[in-house]
Amino acid sequence: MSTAARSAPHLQWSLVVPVKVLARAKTRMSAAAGPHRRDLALAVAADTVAAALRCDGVRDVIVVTDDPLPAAELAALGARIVPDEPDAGLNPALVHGAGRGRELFPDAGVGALSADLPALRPDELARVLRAAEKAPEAFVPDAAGIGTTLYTARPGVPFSPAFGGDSRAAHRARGAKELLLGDIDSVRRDVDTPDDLRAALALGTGPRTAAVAARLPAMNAPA
Ligand SMILES: Nc1nc2c(ncn2[C@@H]2O[C@H](COP(=O)(O)OP(=O)(O)OP(=O)(O)O)[C@@H](O)[C@H]2O)c(=O)[nH]1
Ligand SMILES: C=C(OP(=O)(O)O)C(=O)O
Repeated sequence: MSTAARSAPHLQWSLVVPVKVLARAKTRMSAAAGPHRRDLALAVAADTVAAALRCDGVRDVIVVTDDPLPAAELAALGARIVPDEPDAGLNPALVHGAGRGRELFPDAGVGALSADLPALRPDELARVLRAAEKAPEAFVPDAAGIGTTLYTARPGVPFSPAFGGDSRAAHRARGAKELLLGDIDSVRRDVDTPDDLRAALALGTGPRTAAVAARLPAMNAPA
């Protein structure tokens, strides 16, 4: 690799994190989380945002939400809050947040990062973002291999997230580069179900998620 290439600065990224109204969040965790469901949804989002903010290469974390509670808690961590259009849906919310990011930092790439990554490691996210520099659009499939946990577009490339359902296939079909690097489990480990949460706890989550999980009998039942 040339000296110039070695010393070239890496692209910086504005990451958009969507957080829906807590009252409607994490419904697949209802049975396991019981009265702690909202706390769990907030804790997972907060650990995700805190890790993203510690990541080299992340210029800004933009949380799109129309719920004042996560807005206040995530702003206190250092996230920028962009109000969501009520009931506009996930992808329009991401596009809305990315538009703000491009206004603020036009030279940065934009990414959509799932709010459900409580085991996220800044070093693994940094490696993924460096790989994302090499393609106009890129994405990381979730641990199940069906969904997506990160979708990115370089500066000047239309930002076209296709989250929801079989989004791995949807992003692949749009020509986004699939980033299947080794050792990026924390970037793929999203939490939707009790088994997902057990797997994230085994990886090692942030303190907020660990504290709420400790209060869930389903997470602490004998094997
Ligand atoms: N701002 C915003 N975020 C959304 C919207 N829909 C989904 N999200 C977020 O996108 C991510 C994936 O959403 P879902 O899997 O549909 O919802 P969830 O709360 O994670 O889980 P379930 O209720 O079990 O489906 C979560 O972080 C949600 O908070 C939306 O319309 N607006
Ligand atoms: C929205 C997505 O995930 P989930 O609904 O599982 O949170 C997705 O992976 O595109």
